[in-house]
Amino acid sequence: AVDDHVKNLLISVLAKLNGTTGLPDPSFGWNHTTDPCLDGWEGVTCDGDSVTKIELIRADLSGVLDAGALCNTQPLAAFLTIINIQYNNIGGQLPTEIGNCKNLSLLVIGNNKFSGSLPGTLPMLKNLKRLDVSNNMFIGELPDLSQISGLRVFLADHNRFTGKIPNFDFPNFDRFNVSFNNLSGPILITNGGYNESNFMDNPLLCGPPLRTLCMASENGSLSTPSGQKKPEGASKEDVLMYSGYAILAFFVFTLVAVKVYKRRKEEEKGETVNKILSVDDSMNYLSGVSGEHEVRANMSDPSGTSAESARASSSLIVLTSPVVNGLNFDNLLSAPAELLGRGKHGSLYMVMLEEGEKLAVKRIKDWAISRDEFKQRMQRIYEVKHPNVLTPLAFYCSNQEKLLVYEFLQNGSLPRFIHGSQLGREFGWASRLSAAATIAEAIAYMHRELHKDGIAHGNLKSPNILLNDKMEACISEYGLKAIDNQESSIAANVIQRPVISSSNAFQADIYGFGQILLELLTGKLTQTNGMDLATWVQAVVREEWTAEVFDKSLILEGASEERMVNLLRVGIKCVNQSPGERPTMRQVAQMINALKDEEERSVATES
Ligand SMILES: Nc1ncnc2c1ncn2[C@@H]1O[C@H](COP(=O)(O)OP(=O)(O)OP(=O)(O)O)[C@@H](O)[C@H]1O
Repeated sequence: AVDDHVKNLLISVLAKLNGTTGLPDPSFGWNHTTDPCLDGWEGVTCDGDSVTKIELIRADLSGVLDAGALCNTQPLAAFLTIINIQYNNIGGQLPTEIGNCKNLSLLVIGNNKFSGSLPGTLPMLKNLKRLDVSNNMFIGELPDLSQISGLRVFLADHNRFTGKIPNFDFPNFDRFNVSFNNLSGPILITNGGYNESNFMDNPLLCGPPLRTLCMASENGSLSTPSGQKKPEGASKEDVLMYSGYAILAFFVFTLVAVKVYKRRKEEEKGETVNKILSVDDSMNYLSGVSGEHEVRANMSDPSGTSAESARASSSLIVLTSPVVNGLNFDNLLSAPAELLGRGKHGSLYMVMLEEGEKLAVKRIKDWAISRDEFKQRMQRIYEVKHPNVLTPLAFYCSNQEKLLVYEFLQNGSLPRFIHGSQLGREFGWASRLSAAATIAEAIAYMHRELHKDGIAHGNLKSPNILLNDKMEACISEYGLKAIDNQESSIAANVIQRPVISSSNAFQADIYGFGQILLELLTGKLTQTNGMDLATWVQAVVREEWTAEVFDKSLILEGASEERMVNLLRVGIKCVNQSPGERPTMRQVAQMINALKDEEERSVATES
């Protein structure tokens, strides 16, 4: 039989996991009158009289883990090889004493509410094969686990870890994930087997397999996207590789500039520009000729002659905005640029102006749209303006290249808040419902205003929903890509019921919005392990276990299940396979506004 003192201690450990100071939940069978090994306590496995495993998965535990008691007590600590308490609501810190459970081969505490830093004693667990701390609220740096030679699985995703990724023994891992944190610096992995999903959504991480390139600083060392230095010890090859990327990015940017210059030179004086400020002579700076920039503007001329169009189309066209008063091509091109992402439709750079102003510059390639049409599109979007839709501050258009300049929103996009851990920021039910209502309202407005022009968003998805400094949702990249027939057929699922192309684009927006709603409600990515979120949600709902579908954090927060179900219904309507059956964005906005009003009324009555 197990020693009494070990038994008593186990009972107190379970009581603490249960979150009580008294006796633990009797349903586990852990009590003073029975034996852990002989009487089969739930979650306890023994080898003879020694407890070797504690596995309490999805056991509704909401207390703390008393690792001090577990790992400072012999002979318990000496025999314990597995602690698996994943999928509970266990909070507090992971105590430093965990380092004394020297025989642990598996420590799985993922999907809980642990906070604080990981203890520095973790590297003492030399027998560890699997460490899973994912989906918690850990902060601080990742411990250097390189001394644990047998570690095969390390999962630390969906936390709030900061700092650099230690020099792990990467080839040893069967599974490794540090995505959705706030880690920074270059990823120093030379061997393959890793992809973007292992590292994604760490805004300050750079280098392959991520698409964010590291920047080479003047002394040739690598810096992260935020300008931090590469840790010592990186190989020369690494430096060369990353420098190469940076030079390539610079070269491409310069090439665009030179093209603008040439075209600019070819075109002659048409002096006024329609409803825009056209910044000229931008290339004087680049070619080393100092010259005054002459800004020609004629805000009162509404017509826009073809000469003007031709002229404006080849230069940077700056739309009036207090954000970029005085912006010209010179300061745009000479400013340090950092590649933030390379999407399906082009690349996105963050450009830092001298005054400290940050801009987002989208570079689109291979969009078969005439310059006039592009310009018209941008002007229409600019004219209809909605406070929650980012309008371009400036744009440039040639046959091959299109550049769009937007305000840079520091908070980043929706996935960081839904799937990631945005340091110190909660993004609970009220924020999600409010974001849904804001997006729906803004898209409904844009659809109404731009319906005749046939300009839909065209690429509505959560990374295109940014959050401003008041944490309000702002839609970026509106109308930036007119999806072609084939593409819109896929997005709008119009196989059964073909409709004309521009309405496809509007209906595809509604589908895209539906997916955003499902992401907000489930906390899942649109594509998870190759599975389509809409299909998954529909299957789950069909099988009538609706509550399972929702993001655990929303349930824990006590969000109204009735309103979540109603919002889910709206989402499901939007992702209907037949585009014609989907509601219009106006109807969607009305349904969501009604839910939001209901929510606000209920909060008001509660308080
Ligand atoms: N104006 C902005 N301010 C701050 N971050 C932005 C801005 N615009 C885009 N981003 C972020 O930069 C990242 C890269 O943007 P990018 O447009 O390349 O991605 P994407 O939208 O997935 O691509 P695509 O639209 O081509 O499919 C995204 O995470 C996006 O949320």
